[in-house]
Amino acid sequence: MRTSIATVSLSGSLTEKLTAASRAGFDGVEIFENDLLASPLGPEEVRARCADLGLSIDLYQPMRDIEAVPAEEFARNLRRARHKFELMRRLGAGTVLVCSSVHPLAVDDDALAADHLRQLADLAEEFGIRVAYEALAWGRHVNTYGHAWRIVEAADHPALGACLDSFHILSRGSDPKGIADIPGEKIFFLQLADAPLLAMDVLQWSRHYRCFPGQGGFDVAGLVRNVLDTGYDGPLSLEVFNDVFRQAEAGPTAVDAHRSLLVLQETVGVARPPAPVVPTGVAFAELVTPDAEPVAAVLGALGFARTARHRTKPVDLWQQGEARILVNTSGAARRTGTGLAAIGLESPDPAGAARRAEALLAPVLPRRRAAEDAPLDAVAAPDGTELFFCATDRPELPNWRADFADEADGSHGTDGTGGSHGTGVHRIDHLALTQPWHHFDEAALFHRSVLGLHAQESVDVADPYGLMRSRAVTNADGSVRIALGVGAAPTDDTVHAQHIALTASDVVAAARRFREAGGRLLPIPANYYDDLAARYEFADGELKTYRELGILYDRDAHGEFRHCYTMTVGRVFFELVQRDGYRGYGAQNAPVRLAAQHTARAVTGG
Ligand SMILES: O=C(O)c1ccc(O)c(O)c1
Ligand SMILES: [Mg+2]
Repeated sequence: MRTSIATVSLSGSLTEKLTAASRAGFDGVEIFENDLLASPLGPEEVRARCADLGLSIDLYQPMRDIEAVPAEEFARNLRRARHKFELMRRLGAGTVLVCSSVHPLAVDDDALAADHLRQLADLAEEFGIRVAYEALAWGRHVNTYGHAWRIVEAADHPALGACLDSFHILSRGSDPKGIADIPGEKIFFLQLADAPLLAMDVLQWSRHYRCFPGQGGFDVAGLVRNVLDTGYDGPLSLEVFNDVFRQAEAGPTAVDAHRSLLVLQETVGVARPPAPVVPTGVAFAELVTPDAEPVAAVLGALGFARTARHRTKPVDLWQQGEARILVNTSGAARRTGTGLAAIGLESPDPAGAARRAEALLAPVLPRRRAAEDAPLDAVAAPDGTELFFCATDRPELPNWRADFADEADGSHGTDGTGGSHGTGVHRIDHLALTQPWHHFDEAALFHRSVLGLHAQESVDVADPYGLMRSRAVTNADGSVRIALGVGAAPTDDTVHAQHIALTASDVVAAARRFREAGGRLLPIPANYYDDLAARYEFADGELKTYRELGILYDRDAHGEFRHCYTMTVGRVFFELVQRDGYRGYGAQNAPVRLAAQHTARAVTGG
């Protein structure tokens, strides 16, 4: 199906919006009147620009407060409309959206409304223009799509039809099944938006919290199925008023938007991109750092050993059990400091995973590699993290592990097998990636749609300097868990850093060995343990041990969770976790951990 986006959904000048929409692959746009009024380009120039960019102008909007008003007011409205239709003729826009009136003079009189819209359609027809009437959820008298349709039906004019907007319909809890009563050819336009389920004034909800389909709580797909069943053959158009998208760079937002429509079309069965290839595990986490020593010291204390070196690049493989961490000292990190730059995902079909990514607007990254290096595909997540599709030790597929030469003496640092010096770490439990503040919704949609991961509910945790939002994306058996976090505002990432959580069979023993090997654990305030003592009963000495090692504790319906943190190196820290049935991420303890990290930074400056 054709896709379109309202220019109000994107940031920037009208020119920037049009360029972003075109580059993201949209077929057309809705020109939002304020964007045109603010543009130095005249209507004819906008028309030419859209033609150059391959964009149809599918709608001009909004035209407000037209119908069901006293005669002299309506006369003024027709005069206004004539001006707008003249403008639309210059612009080459064939359909105008008329919102149901919120005007104080509007009366609750369907016959009068129908008569006014009929007169408006007569005038529009002179310009070759169609009128799409939309029920605003907060319309003064007309605020449901069923009511708007009854008026359109009563007006009975070929140039008058309905505009359906998923937000106005679903926010009011209207049943989309009633759409079946509208002939497809009388649905002149379909606007789509999702939104988080909020209990608030519907106008504010609409103007600030709309998001792209799949990022909120509405059943947009269900509504679209009802519309398509009528035979509607117009575009799927996104109309999203969202405070974050208004500020974020238009390009990535437009890609996120178009991706949401590609996934929506797949969901309703009108598009069949390559099937998702769900990752089956974490092959490695890759850190970039300008100086390997501080990272090597922490990894060594955590019980990892440097077991191999890349044959052609300055990359070391550190391993313990099935947990693998690459340490890359190439130049990239000189600017950014130590950070988590890439994740290797075990894939049953790396090539198929890359095809899915490409189809959903996540192109395979160009990669500099030596001729003998395995031809690995990687795509960039919205936060820039490179995601590699791996087939570790599966010789029939490109095997990244073959690019590394095992260390001659078996290992450097401590025993890499978790033996006498290992800390009993055996796998990567999860990775926590801090998203740029404006990529939170985009990141969840990306990981869900491109990788086929399941997005869990988001949770808000209190950081001493703002609210952190976090949302986990996981595969079915939990062998891939990525916690996507976003800070309150563009704050110093050092605290809202990336972290690698490592599963240990005994977190107390692991923490003790880490500390004995010179590692520094994040100190946790004594008050936290006093609260734990009040909330739970522990074996003798157990709480004392947790206090001594900075171990945090939580329970859910499925079991217990014990975890502790290292100090931060650059923008990365590590977490040791012991899950005994527990399925969460310790969000209950996040405010204490975040505050402790702020304190640690203040004390150590690191
Ligand atoms: O909030 C508004 O004013 C507004 C304008 C045009 C629309 O299509 C809409 O759904 C809302
Ligand atoms: Mg709308």
